[in-house]
Amino acid sequence: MCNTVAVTRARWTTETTPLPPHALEWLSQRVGLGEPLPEVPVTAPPSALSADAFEALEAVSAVSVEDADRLGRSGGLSYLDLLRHRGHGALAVPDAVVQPASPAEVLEVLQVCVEHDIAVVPFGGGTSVVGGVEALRGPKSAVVALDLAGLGSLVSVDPVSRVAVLQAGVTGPEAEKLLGEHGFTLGHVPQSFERATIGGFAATRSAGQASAGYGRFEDMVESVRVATPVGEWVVGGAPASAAGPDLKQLVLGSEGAFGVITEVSVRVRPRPYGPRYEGFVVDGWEAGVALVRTLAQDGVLADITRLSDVEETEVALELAGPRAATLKKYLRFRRVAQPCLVILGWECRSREATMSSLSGHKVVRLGRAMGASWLHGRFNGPRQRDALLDAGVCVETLETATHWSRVSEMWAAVRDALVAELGDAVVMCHISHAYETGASLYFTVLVPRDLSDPVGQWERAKVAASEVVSRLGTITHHHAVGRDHLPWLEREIGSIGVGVLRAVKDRVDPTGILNPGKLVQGRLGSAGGRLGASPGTPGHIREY
Ligand SMILES: Cc1cc2nc3c(=O)[nH]c(=O)nc-3n(C[C@H](O)[C@H](O)[C@H](O)COP(=O)(O)OP(=O)(O)OC[C@H]3O[C@@H](n4cnc5c(N)ncnc54)[C@H](O)[C@@H]3O)c2cc1C
Repeated sequence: MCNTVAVTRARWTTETTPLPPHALEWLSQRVGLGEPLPEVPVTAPPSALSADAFEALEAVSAVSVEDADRLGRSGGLSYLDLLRHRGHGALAVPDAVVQPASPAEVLEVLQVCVEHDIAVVPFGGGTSVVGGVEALRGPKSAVVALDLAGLGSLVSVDPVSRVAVLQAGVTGPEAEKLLGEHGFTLGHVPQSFERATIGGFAATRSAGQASAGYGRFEDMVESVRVATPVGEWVVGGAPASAAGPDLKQLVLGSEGAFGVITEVSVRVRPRPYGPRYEGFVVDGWEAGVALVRTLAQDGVLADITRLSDVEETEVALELAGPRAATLKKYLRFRRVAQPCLVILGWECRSREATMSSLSGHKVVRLGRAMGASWLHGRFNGPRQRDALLDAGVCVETLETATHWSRVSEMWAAVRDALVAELGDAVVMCHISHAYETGASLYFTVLVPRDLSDPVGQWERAKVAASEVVSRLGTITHHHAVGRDHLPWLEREIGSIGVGVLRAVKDRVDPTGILNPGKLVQGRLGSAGGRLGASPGTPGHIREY
């Protein structure tokens, strides 16, 4: 049997940070707080896994049909997921949780699932915010969550080449601890770092906060070991290769639809000596965009480069507590009419090069205290979501990327779409990652929850924003496609692109057991179909 793990989907759980009273007061004045949501108890429906299938799975791996285990792997951590775990919206509960302990066991589990016609949802940290781990059964007889937590080792380190092999279930903090013992770092710190896993990073082409210095996750990967229903596939293995198209990139971003990543070989770097983080302010969004573009195009971005718009800066200053008034006074004294906060952090790149390029721009330096404050609170967003939900606030994020020439158009269009749908909402935005040709925009929305229809309130806003985003840039810069972005995928990659994904899927997963309804629908049986086992509460069944 699996052990029940401390995964309660309705809460971030590792560490929940309460909202400071002044933040709550500001929020209630700015948009108002919603009514507390009535608690609706969530129960797991009976498992649809047959006794034969259970026995066959138990013969090769740890397996559990306990309610707590199944509820703990029911969906990811989007706002809608959190609502579902509070009893609002249809919860997809897997029929069983399978927890293999080795790559060989993963292969055996897949064989059993093919034989018994069971859908398999690979489950890493379960931090997906796009429905990537939703337990959709499709036309299969049952659906299992394949929890990779048992693959938690550092397999090898090659200090000469600076390459390490990590198993898929290793979390962000565990990877840093294991590599740190050898004097190395991966340098991959997304905001979901505390819970997300190596396999999840690879499966979603994740981007960490210091991506300008260390690269996106796919830039770090040397090779990937993947279990598929038709056998094991090892892709990559040299620092560079011209042996045809880079098939490694087919696995990276495959979201569990082409196979289960069991091991990832990654480039590592020596741990940074004396990292430094600083805060700056520019006057107005356009000035900030021009500044970040210059740094990117001059090749002197800091490892961490973030530009907040006026609204996000206002919130950051409000949350600074007693220091806020002094800071605002200082910015008025420096004649900054529309403060936009810039956070720069250096871990492996040259600070001097960035600072020299900055000298051509009008910036107000806030110094290392502001940088330290950002570093200290870098994971507060996820930790405070629970407190915001408790306070009756709808809180969600969305992200995209576009070329520099369209950044401001995108910024305005997404804001307008969200405000048109949600009314008087706080819509904050920052540039989270920058490239020579463009940047990613990351939006955070806060609005009082609509008590009569909390799910529909966000679903409609997300559709409105996705329509805009898919017209002006990519549907996702780092959150992946999952189920939520699937309706807009063809618009981005074209019908030939969708056909290519389908052909790969049919080759590696001919019976369509892998992650139905996510990223791609194969020839056979991988349409999203019904939810996992029928939800216990009447009216909670969604058909797709
Ligand atoms: C608060 C918050 C902040 C976030 N911030 C960031 C951010 O800064 N940058 C960023 O990139 N993302 C971010 N995300 C999104 C999410 O954390 C990433 O997509 C992350 O890479 C998912 O890792 P995971 O281990 O949790 O994967 P899961 O959520 O478990 O799975 C994600 C997808 O990958 C598949 N999958 C997982 N493991 C495997 C495997 N071993 N083999 C095959 N398929 C697998 C799943 O089936 C699913 O489709 C954030 C999410 C939250 C909730």
